[in-house]
Amino acid sequence: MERPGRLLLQSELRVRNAAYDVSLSRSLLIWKRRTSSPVYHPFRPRFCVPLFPRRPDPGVCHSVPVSEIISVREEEEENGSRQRDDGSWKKIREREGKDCRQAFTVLYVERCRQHRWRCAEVTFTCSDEAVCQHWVSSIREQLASNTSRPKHLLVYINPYGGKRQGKRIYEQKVAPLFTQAGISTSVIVTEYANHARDHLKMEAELKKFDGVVCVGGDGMFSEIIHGLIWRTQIDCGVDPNSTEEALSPCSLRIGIIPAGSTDCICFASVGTNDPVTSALHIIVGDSQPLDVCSVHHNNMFLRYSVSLLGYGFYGDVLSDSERKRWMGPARYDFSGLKMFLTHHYYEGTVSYLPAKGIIGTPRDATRCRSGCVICQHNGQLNSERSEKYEMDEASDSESSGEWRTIRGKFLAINAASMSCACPRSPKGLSPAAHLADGTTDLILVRKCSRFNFLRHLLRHTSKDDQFDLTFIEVHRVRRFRFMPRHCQSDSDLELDLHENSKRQIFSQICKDHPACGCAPAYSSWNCDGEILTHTAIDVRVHGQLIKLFARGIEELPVFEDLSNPCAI
Ligand SMILES: CCCCCCCCCCCCC/C=C/[C@@H](O)[C@H](COP(=O)(O)O)NC(=O)CCCCC
Ligand SMILES: Nc1ncnc2c1ncn2[C@@H]1O[C@H](COP(=O)(O)OP(=O)(O)O)[C@@H](O)[C@H]1O
Ligand SMILES: [Ca+2]
Repeated sequence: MERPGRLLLQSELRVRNAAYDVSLSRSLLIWKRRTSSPVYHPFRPRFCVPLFPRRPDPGVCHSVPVSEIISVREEEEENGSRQRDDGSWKKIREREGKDCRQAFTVLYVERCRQHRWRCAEVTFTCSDEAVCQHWVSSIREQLASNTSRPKHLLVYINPYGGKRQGKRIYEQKVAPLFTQAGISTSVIVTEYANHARDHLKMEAELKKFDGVVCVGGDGMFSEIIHGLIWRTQIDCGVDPNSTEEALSPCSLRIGIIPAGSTDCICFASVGTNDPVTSALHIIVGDSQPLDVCSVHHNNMFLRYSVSLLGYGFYGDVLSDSERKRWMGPARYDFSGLKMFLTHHYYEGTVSYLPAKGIIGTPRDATRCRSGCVICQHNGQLNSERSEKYEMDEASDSESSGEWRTIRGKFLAINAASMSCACPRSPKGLSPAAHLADGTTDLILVRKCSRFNFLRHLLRHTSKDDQFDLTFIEVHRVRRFRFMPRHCQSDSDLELDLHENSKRQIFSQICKDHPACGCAPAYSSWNCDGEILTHTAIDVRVHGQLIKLFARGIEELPVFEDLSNPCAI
């Protein structure tokens, strides 16, 4: 908790007819109820008024960081009933000689359960109009001096994401908050898939905006990053398709108003998929860097990914679920169960470049949280590394011996660049993964029995470690490649010719008869909810390439007496 700095303003004001000492500094707004008869304690100095000062009474003393004030508005209060400030009302009351007080209302962020934020308000009244106006203008000045808050936003709404509530969620829950906070918006309701991506790439006048907001799910967010990253590279003279060039980071921040089916990016970066919470993070101007993976096939750019790149189980779930979009978010549960029962495995070779010199491993107990020191440390390391990028790329070559290779049969190959926490799995696919450390966690689930795979899946929803199983391995990597067995070199294939020809025949038959247990040759990649057209891929992590209007998941508050200005 911040300590109050030099006071800008201090007055005695009233809140619901009780007298409060109210003070404003650059960092805090504090209102503290005046106590008429302080409790005397012979062994405590006088400033320790409460006998049990462990927790200040919330009814007596409040403090709000100025950075979390949403807005302030003038009101008038007459005989207890409040009115919005409006000149005509004021004149009438003056003529009639009624008891007329000036009032102003401060709207601010209040934390609720499970990382949710709400917009709370408090109305202060005073009899002196000049004092009241001084308060309003001082608070407005403080808000205006905060340059990280967005003033103009470009908003894209996917009306068909999730339960098709995107438009309603934006209009009813988000737009009124933006208006209160004085944010102007240009809103585009998308008319077709990739509308937002193409508009960002080719048309949007990005200079006019302080950020881009998407209302939808992970697929909609994916459209936004594809448009924005591509546009940034073109503006900076970088070839967006290059496998080797260092990409330029995007300066515009992206806000996500969750209205999709999984909402994993929002959940993993804010801690909840609540539209009001996300809107408030946008208003206060939060900033959270995010890693982005580029995916190439034979030196041809395919897509970017920020959350899950999954082959096998998650690829199959996605392919199957796309045909069931009419079911809404429940399609994933249906296809998830179906693919679990189908139990297909896939053969191939995974090679990866372990992340060197970083802090942290995928089996850590520490979690990526707001102000994460691991992301800061590893982010710094990555930016130093990209400065001497050319040299580094040379040492990344297979001949340097840094690459490791694993051949095998896999039920799933997942790369989680963030925890991938979502309502289905609150701790995520890789609970210790970091939002902005420049790495991705490569999780290999080898062929095992259905029972063992179920044990692994169930651990996504329990406290048990989902990697503590003999058929799972997990590596924190900067780059990896996958080659399905049937794309391997001729000499590799010759070795398996006999087995291969047998499987080709069976895979034809078994496409329609999955219950026979014979696996098809290929799965597909689930890339943040989009199906990739190629299976052999080369994936590279670009540390902190984009920024979100978020601050990472906040730790649950630990009450500290001395750090709370109200307790002093
Ligand atoms: C027997 C109980 C098993 C429960 C295990 C559940 C584990 C779920 C982990 C889900 C990780 C999701 C990572 C994010 C993926 C999204 O990018 C993608 C697209 O989202 P959207 O655009 O919002 O539709 N979602 C999925 O691929 C859904 C996977 C669900 C698998 C059951
Ligand atoms: N107007 C539209 N009509 C059809 N598809 C759209 C439209 N706008 C966006 N999309 C596409 O819808 C897909 C799913 O969107 P998303 O918002 O992620 O919802 P969900 O989480 O339910 O998958 C994305 O691939 C996106 O490209
Ligand atoms: Ca990461």
